[in-house]
Amino acid sequence: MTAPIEAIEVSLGERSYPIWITTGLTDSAEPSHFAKHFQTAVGDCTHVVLIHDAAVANTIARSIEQQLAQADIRITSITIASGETSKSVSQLESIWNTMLESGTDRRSVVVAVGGGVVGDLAGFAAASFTRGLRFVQVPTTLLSMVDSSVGGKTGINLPGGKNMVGSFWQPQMVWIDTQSLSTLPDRDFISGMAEVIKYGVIEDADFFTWLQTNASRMIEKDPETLRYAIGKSCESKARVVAEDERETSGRRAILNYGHTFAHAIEATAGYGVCLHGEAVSIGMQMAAHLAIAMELCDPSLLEEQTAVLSAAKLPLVWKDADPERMLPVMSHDKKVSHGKLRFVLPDRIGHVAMVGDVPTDKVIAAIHSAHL
Ligand SMILES: O=C(O)C(=O)C[C@@H](O)[C@H](O)[C@H](O)COP(=O)(O)O
Repeated sequence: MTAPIEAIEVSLGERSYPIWITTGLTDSAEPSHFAKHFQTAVGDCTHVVLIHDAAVANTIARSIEQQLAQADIRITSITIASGETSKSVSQLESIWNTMLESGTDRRSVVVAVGGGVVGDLAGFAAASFTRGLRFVQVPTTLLSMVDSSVGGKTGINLPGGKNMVGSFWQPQMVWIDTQSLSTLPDRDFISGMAEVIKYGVIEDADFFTWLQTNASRMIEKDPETLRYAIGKSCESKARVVAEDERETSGRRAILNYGHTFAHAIEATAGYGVCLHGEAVSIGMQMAAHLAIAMELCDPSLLEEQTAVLSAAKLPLVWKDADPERMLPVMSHDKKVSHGKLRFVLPDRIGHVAMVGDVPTDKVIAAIHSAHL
């Protein structure tokens, strides 16, 4: 049976690109579907810098390397240790040096194979080396498939702030093969569910209704169910990014729902202790508590969100949540405007608003809600 493949377009004028979603097509070498779509997307290419997570070195990264080599493309392969601590200045410097030593030039293409850490890091290496190389994303975790590989946010962390250095740099193509999820550890898979559920809360009420029935089933990883949920998530992200590519009008900031709290949890816990999606789940709960305290929404919203996050087995509480440590980190949030924090808060399922002038005591109470 022929493996299915579907395309979603990210419409950004001359920077538009396709997201291909399939199951099992990357391994089928005859004909090489990946190489064919790659060449259509990037045009002429004789050298690829293949930056991949160590966890996929012997699986999808190897398949891609073989297929590109068969197409007479020279490969420089760079392996990145799994985990958030790799999104660092020192790791980026090491990539730049390898690029220099391997004769990477402006016609080279960077291909990122891995989760959000590898995609963000490789994307920023592509954006910065010789002031910009073409770039292809091959996300291999649920979180990177539904979120970080789409939309062009690239970057690294500083010890005091997540994603503090980076750039907007769109890929030429995103290639999603759900086969990679079959070997993804459950904890990482579940972490990705937070970003899937986020789309239902922020802008797609019908998808939220679908998740109310299907969130718990996704862990079974039925390929058709996965492709549907990943497709809906990517459509949602592509819609928002097309409206506000560089987060200038404020529309794109809705994708940051739960993230003001989440980034502070990740930084204060120590990167990698709480996975990004786990922190987003807890951060969404804090944001919903805050929205209720600000009388923006009915408490039933929190109940519905709690039910779907719980069905996906996501954490809802963080016992170490400490306002005294989190508030200074939150002051570096990229949504801060004229020194004031702004939050993305829901007013109903499927709709959020950007809210400034939030009293600090209400923010502290929202952080404390994570102890309940
Ligand atoms: O793509 C976006 O825009 C998002 O905000 C999506 C987030 O889920 C993602 O974690 C993003 O990297 C956070 O961006 P940041 O600007 O808050 O660092």
